[in-house]
Amino acid sequence: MAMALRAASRVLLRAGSRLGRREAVDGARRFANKRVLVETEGAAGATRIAVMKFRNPPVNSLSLDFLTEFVISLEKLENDKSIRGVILTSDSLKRGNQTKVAATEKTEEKRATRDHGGRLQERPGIFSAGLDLLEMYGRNPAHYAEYWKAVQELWLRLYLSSLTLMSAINGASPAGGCLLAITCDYRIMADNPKYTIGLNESLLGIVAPFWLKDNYVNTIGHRAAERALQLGTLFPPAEALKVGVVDEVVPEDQVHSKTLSVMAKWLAIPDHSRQLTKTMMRKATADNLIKQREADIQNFASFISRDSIQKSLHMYLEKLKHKKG
Ligand SMILES: CCCCC/C=C\C/C=C\C/C=C/C(=O)SCCNC(=O)CCNC(=O)[C@H](O)C(C)(C)COP(=O)(O)OP(=O)(O)OC[C@H]1O[C@@H](n2cnc3c(N)ncnc32)[C@H](O)[C@@H]1OP(=O)(O)O
Repeated sequence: MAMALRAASRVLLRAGSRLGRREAVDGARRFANKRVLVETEGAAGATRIAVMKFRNPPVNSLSLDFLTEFVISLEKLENDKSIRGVILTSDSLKRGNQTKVAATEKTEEKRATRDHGGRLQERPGIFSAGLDLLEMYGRNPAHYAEYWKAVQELWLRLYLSSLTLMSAINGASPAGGCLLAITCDYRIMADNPKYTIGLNESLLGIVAPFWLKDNYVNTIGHRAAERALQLGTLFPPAEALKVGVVDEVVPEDQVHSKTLSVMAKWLAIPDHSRQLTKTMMRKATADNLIKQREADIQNFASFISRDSIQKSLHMYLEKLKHKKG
């Protein structure tokens, strides 16, 4: 009987759910899509925290597939009443034995860094490289519209989430990477001067959408946002802290533990009062997009389709490809 139960539970653990794999690991629970790994911490029946780890090699760009999996994972956590807090972070770790595959090889798989076994690897030190430039370059207007709808959806879900969201920023976080962070209730960044965060769209020849601009203004204030958006400033940790893009900067090896301890303080606040306060602070900004979502999609599709914008993106992609170091 015991053997049969063990066998049955092995089968259940192996069986893929509609959302992805679910496994039991050291008392913690986890589920995983291909690009987002979710681990929950805390005893059954008690308040639990989930850690959402991005693993979309090579640079955690927000591809359409990644956005879809992210929203599915978040929805699943929103529906789990035992989860009250979620930490967003990158699964990218410093790993040895990596080989960067030649830049002349074009496919997504080949662009990624691989280990000696040929497995795809994240490049280390990247929270998220932002929107996937290849979703915005050389495609058709219908694709741009579909992509932008998914970007809006992710932003709305995060910005209005009833969960306490924190980002543990363990790497570079430009543009859409910064978007993920500034939707959170609290941001903790690793103290590594190689990591920068900010909305650098103007450097690519594109413009942050009004709702992302509003989110930035709500985070760092109007004057600082006006300057940073025009200049496309990417702030290293100390400056990010000074301007308020992040709330704390801590040594790299303490980012996770510090985020957990701050989360514990936030979770000591009654949910209903914290959630109502969050909604009061954020609803008007989100409603502004909700009431003109379709127009925003059409604006994006026609803006990004312009020859001049495609040319700017092409030049930026080439610059990335040929950069040194
Ligand atoms: C008026 C109407 C307005 C409507 C709205 C209009 C426009 C939309 C606006 C914006 C919102 C948000 C936009 C964005 O998020 S745009 C993306 C911005 N991101 C960046 O600028 C980051 C670019 N990347 C980097 O700086 C670096 O790659 C890195 C993240 C710091 C990592 O550096 P590292 O040296 O470790 O890696 P590589 O540079 O060699 O990169 C590896 C590999 O990945 C490719 N890559 C990098 N970033 C992206 C990306 N965002 N999307 C797709 N691909 C990316 C890079 O080209 C390399 O490829 P290779 O083939 O050379 O291996």
